[in-house]
Amino acid sequence: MAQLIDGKRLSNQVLQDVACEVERLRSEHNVVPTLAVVLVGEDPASQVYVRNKVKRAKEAGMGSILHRLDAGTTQGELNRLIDRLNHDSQVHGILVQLPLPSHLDEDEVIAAINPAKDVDGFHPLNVGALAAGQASLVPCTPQGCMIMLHRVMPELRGKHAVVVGRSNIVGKPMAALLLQADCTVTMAHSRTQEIESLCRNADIVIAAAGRPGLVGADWIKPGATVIDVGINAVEVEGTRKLVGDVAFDAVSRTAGAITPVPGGVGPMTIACLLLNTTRAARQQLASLAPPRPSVSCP
Ligand SMILES: Nc1nc(=O)c2c([nH]1)NC[C@@H]1CN(c3ccc(C(=O)N[C@@H](CCC(=O)O)C(=O)O)cc3)C=[N+]21
Repeated sequence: MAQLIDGKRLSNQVLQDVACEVERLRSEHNVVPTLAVVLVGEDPASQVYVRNKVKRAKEAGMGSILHRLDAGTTQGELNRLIDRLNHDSQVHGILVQLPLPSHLDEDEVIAAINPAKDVDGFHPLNVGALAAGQASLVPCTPQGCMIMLHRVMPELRGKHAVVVGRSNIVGKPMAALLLQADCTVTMAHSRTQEIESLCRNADIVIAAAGRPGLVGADWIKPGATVIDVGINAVEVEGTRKLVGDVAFDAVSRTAGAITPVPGGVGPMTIACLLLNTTRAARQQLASLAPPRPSVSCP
C-alpha cells in the first residue's frame, strides 16, 4: 500500500511557520500581514474556499479583509477596487477568487493587480519570473505540491515527472517548478496520445486535469509518487462528495506514495497562500526601508 501524504498535517506545519513569521513582523516591524480576498458573485464552492482562507489567516494571526461583490459588478468597479487595494499600504496580498462571472475579463483583472501583492502568482510579471527561474511569488497549488513531493522524495534530480493538465494556475507553473528541481518533465493533456503508457513511465504523476477519477491504477508505475490536484464535487448515492482526478483506492495499491482528496493538496494551497502573503509583506517592508548609506564617490 502507498504511503499517504497527509496534506492536512503538513499544512499545519507550514501554518506554524507562517504564524511565527507573522509574530516576527508584528513585534519587529509593527506590521500585520494582511490578505484582501475579492469574491464576485455567489458561487457556493467559492464561498467555502474563501471562508476557509479567511479562517486560516485569522488562526495565523494575520489580517484578512473579504470584499464580497454582487454578480452584476462591472469591470470598471472591479478594477477600481483592485486599484484601491494596490495603493492601500495596510494590504499586502490581493486574491481575486476565480473563476469570475463570464462578463468579466480575468486576464484584465489579474494584470491590474500590483505584482508585489499578487499572492496567487498569476500576474504576467510573476509568471515570467517563474519561467525564468527568478520567482518571487509562486502559485500556491504548485508550491504546495512541491512541499509534499519533497517530503517523500528528497532527491528529485533526474526523476521523470508527468504533469497531466496544462492550466495557467496549476499545470504550467507546476512544470516550471519541477524543471527547476531538475526533473525531466512531460506535459500531458486532453489531446495527448497514449497518455496511459506515458504516465506509466513516470516516477511522479501530477494529476491536474479536473476530471474525476481520470488516473487509474494501470496509469501508474509501481512505486511512483502520485499527487492529486483534482477537487471534483460528485454525487455518490445522493450525497455530495469530494473526489480527486485519481482513482484513489485502486491507485494506492500501486503507487509508492499518494495524496488524498480531501486533506491533500487543498489545505496545502491555503497554507502556501498565507506563506506568500507573509513573503509579500516582508518584501514590501524591504522596499519601503530607507536606502542603505552607499559608498560615496571620491
Ligand atoms: N484566485 C484563486 N486562487 C485560488 O487558489 C483558487 C481560486 N482562485 N479559485 C478556486 C480554487 C480552488 N482552491 C481551493 C483551495 C483549497 C481547497 C481545500 O482546502 N479543500 C479541502 C476541502 C474543502 C471542502 O470540503 O470543500 C480539501 O481538499 O481538503 C479547495 C480548493 C483555490 N482556488
